Amino acid sequence: MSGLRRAFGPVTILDKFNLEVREGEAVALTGRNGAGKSTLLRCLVGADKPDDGTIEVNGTKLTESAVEIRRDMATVIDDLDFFPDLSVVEHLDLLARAHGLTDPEPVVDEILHEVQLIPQSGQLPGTLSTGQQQRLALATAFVRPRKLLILDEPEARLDSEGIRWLTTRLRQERNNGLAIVFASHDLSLVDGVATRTVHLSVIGAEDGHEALEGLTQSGPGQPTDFAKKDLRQPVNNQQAKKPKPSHGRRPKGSQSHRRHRG
Ligand SMILES: Nc1ncnc2c1ncn2[C@@H]1O[C@H](COP(=O)(O)OP(=O)(O)OP(=O)(O)O)[C@@H](O)[C@H]1O
Repeated sequence: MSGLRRAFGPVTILDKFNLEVREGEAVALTGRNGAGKSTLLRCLVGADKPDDGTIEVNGTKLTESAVEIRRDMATVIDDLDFFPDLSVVEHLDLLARAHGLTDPEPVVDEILHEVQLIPQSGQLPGTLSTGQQQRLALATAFVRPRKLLILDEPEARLDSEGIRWLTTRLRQERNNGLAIVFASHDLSLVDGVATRTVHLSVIGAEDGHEALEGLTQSGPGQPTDFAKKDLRQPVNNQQAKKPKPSHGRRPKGSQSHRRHRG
């Protein structure tokens, strides 16, 4: 990401932001609520368009139609959103097949076991608990081929055992050569996974918090990333933030404990 700028009306969230992530690196984005972490990640996955700057993945410029980028990039960033009529196992099967796995069953079964959703594999997503929905969302990233993992607060809604699992899993992914960019408020996850931490901060905030600019890094010999934000201006409500999904929220009660696959 180079020279990235994103503003909402008069409010500049990111300015002159540079970040380079290599294979085997895990970059944690930290910072207070509203610092711009999700905005950055949404730009990175193409869900939002920066006002200025460029984003390249493996030398290919990011555009909505960049198939080769979407093929390599596994993401869990927005509010959970699933097909309401597909069971847990059908979701994972479908995703794996859509990404070219000809025999997804062993991979899907393994990840179902890992995220402890075997008993729920025949249920519809809307009947899962919120933590189980998060486990399903994370599983969707791990059943498909990937070179880059983009995760926004992947620890959200997980119990402490789930966070420990996630920490181990992401560390493995990193050690397997993946590049990871994730936003998190969980220090144990950041400490356990990140090779580098980019702290996004708000310049001149009026709420008395310490005003920081730019970057706090962990990990030796890393290039300097820089984020500059100014939120002293009036709030802009013109654009709705992260619209809620219109589906995938079935009331509980229609659950089946039978796996849909034979
Ligand atoms: N579509 C939008 N329209 C107007 N303002 C927006 C929009 N999207 C984000 N913002 C604003 O941009 C700022 C950064 O939001 P963002 O969601 O990126 O923060 P964050 O660091 O991810 O916060 P959190 O830790 O709470 O998840 C916030 O002040 C938010 O209100």
